Amino acid sequence: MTDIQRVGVVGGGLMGSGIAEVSARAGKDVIVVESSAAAVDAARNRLEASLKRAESRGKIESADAVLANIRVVDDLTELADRDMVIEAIIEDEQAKTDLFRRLDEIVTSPEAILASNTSSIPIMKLAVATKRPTHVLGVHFFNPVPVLKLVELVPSLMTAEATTERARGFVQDDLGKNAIDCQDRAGFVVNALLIPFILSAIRMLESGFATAEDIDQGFVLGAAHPQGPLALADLIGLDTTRAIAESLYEEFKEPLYTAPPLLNRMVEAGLLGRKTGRGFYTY
Ligand SMILES: CC(=O)CC(=O)SCCNC(=O)CCNC(=O)[C@H](O)C(C)(C)COP(=O)(O)OP(=O)(O)OC[C@H]1O[C@@H](n2cnc3c(N)ncnc32)[C@H](O)[C@@H]1OP(=O)(O)O
Repeated sequence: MTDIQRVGVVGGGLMGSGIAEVSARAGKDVIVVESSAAAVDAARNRLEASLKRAESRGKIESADAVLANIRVVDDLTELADRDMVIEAIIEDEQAKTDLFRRLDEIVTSPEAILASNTSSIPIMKLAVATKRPTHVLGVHFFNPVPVLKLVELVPSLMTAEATTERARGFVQDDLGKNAIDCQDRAGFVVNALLIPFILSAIRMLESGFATAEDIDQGFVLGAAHPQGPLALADLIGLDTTRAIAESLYEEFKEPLYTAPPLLNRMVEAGLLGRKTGRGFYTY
């Protein structure tokens, strides 16, 4: 067990609620911050549903006992006493840098770690928004967080080695995940490979080369992936998929990272995948 006991999570969406859940299941005292009363209710419902499911599958003894470790609030200043805060808001650089500036003012302990679950925004941009760049790093989880074992640890050029090692202890010893070390480059390891793969699948569909079902089945049965690239895009969210592609393109200016028109049109139409009930498939 590390000395990180009081955990804050900003954003109670798909990723934030998952991070809050695994932290609470590890016995941490967790506060989740959302931006409005409606979003607080939605985050609480998401957490309850996921924990009840874990209880019914025998993965935890009591959902209520885990829920007792989590408070969902709409006031960022409640994070003042946290040992570690993990940001999991939308993939928007301005929103994230503004948040890190505020967290730096709010979180009182100089030893507290400010982490980001960003998939693709350079950690350095968040670090320099604070007066504690040595205590800022990327801690990137994978969806669904309770299921997937990986966390990417992303120190910036300014992160202290002690910060990275404390974060490694938190994800490995406390949460039971496996950490891999990544350079502070857009996409880190997994998304730098995964996003061009998904974009290629969308281009293949767009060109009429094969159907969505056949593309996905190709990968499930032909390469033993748990799901195909288009079903996976629906799981990640098509807006998030596009936002990561844009960050990768911004960083490397490689055509393979450009969003295909079909992805743009689907995002504009609000067809964002599982979370809106329709993406490449209907849910
Ligand atoms: C974009 C980024 O920055 C980073 C990312 O997150 S990239 C996305 C990475 N994610 C992936 O690649 C996901 C790949 N897909 C999968 O692993 C699987 O298809 C899946 C786990 C999503 C679903 O698996 P499945 O076998 O089709 O469904 P299902 O049988 O319902 O679930 C399998 C297990 O996972 C659990 N599970 C599935 N979804 C879950 C969720 N949302 N929360 C908690 N547990 C979940 C189930 O309870 C089940 O557990 P048991 O077998 O122990 O009972």
